[in-house]
Amino acid sequence: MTQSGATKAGIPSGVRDRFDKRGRVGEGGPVEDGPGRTTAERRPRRDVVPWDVARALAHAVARPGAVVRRALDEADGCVLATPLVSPVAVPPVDRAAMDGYVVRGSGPWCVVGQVKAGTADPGELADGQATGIVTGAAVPAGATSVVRSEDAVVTGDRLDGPSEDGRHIRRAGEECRPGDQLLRAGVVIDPAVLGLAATVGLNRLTVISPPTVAALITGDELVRQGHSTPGRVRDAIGPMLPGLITRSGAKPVASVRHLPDSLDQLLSALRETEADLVLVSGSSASGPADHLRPALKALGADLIVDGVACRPGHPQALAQLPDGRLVVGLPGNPFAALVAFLTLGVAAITRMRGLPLPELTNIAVPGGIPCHPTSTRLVPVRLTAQGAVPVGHGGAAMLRGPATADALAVVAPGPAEAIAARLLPLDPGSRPWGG
Ligand SMILES: Nc1nc2c(c(=O)[nH]1)N[C@H]1C(S)=C(S)[C@@H](COP(=O)(O)OP(=O)(O)OC[C@H]3O[C@@H](n4cnc5c(N)ncnc54)[C@H](O)[C@@H]3O)O[C@H]1N2
Ligand code: MOO
Repeated sequence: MTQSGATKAGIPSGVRDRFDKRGRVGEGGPVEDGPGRTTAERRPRRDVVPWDVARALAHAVARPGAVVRRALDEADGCVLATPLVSPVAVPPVDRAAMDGYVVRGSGPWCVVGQVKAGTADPGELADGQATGIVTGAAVPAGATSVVRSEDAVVTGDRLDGPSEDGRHIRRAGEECRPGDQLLRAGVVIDPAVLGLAATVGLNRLTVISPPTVAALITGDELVRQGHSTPGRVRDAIGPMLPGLITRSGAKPVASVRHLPDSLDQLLSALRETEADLVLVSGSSASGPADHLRPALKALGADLIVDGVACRPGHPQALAQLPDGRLVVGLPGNPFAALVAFLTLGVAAITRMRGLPLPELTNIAVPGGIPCHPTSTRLVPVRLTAQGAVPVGHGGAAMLRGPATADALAVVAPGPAEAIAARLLPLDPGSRPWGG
């Protein structure tokens, strides 16, 4: 499946030019690699972009999914494509808000019967009459209030109790009237929205079809069971991705697929994987087993992001295949892979869901965090009343830091220490990512 309306290099006009003129930070240039030789002779220069530009590019190149009608039980997490308008009044008739007696006028009253929850026509009360009623039942015509059962004093057919005009009666249309707009287009559907849609009698909603995401994990050294040993590394990225994909509002297709370090196998997998976005881990650097960029070149992909000025996660990449599918390269170091998913993956998915890229909230860093001179740092932090505090264990190969943290502090490049940062949620489903 491909995203609707995606085109090759579908970056809105001006976005790429704007970034080319001001955004590139020029990492990956010639590096001394022995006497008289530089890596630039063997390795093409990477046009690394700043972290914010990478997010903006991923959001800009992605295309919102098709507008579809979805049954309520399949719409949770989707985004409304049209406003939610109530076709009916809620409640449709005046209803009792308490169990007790519905009365007309002031007491005492004469009890003349009982209205049940399912009574379609409760009739009419004359002045001075009352009838038993349950919460939610339609009140008889002429009713002025409900006396709660705990306040009612009943002697034979005589009822005494407090009453006040309108008390404990939910009036017809008090929640909404026919034609009222209840929610705007662009709202993320959550359980309360589903309940509201059912309340107003809807069975289906008009939504933006959420993107499908597939994951390819590469690495000859990876094992899926047991622990790491010399020459063997336990896959830590595969177990993270399904939850990240689901939490970001996308739909995982099939299970995570493991591939050896083989250009041919990566090429076949990229050709045959039917998903709007394909994640590829462990092939993003420039070693002999890192086949992502050669594979993308062979497939005629447009390399939109070729490295990001951030730590960890700088070899991450974003490309668009000629059929419109997007590919995100996740670096093999597990925390770097997580950062890349939260950077490029979530930004692309957010647009595919039909949502704007949210602003990240600012937070104080009371103890300071050392800046990187040219790269944005993503630092696992705990949130306290005073601000963000690093939890440690934030190296590219470690997940102990992010697993303990509440969020990542986004520390802008700079010469010294940051005393403020922005917050990137580790759970891409939580606000502000949730929309
Ligand atoms: N010459 C350069 N070398 C490297 C660069 C670079 O820019 N130039 N970048 C370094 C950084 S930073 C990272 S991150 C890695 C990214 O490398 P790859 O994406 O090609 O991944 P690998 O080389 O296969 O693996 C790196 C590291 O991570 C371990 N790994 C891989 N997959 C998994 C997994 N699913 N679960 C757990 N661990 C995994 C792998 O065993 C390696 O230890 O490149 C640097 N090198
Ligand atoms: O940037 Mo790598 O992605 O640090 O480990």
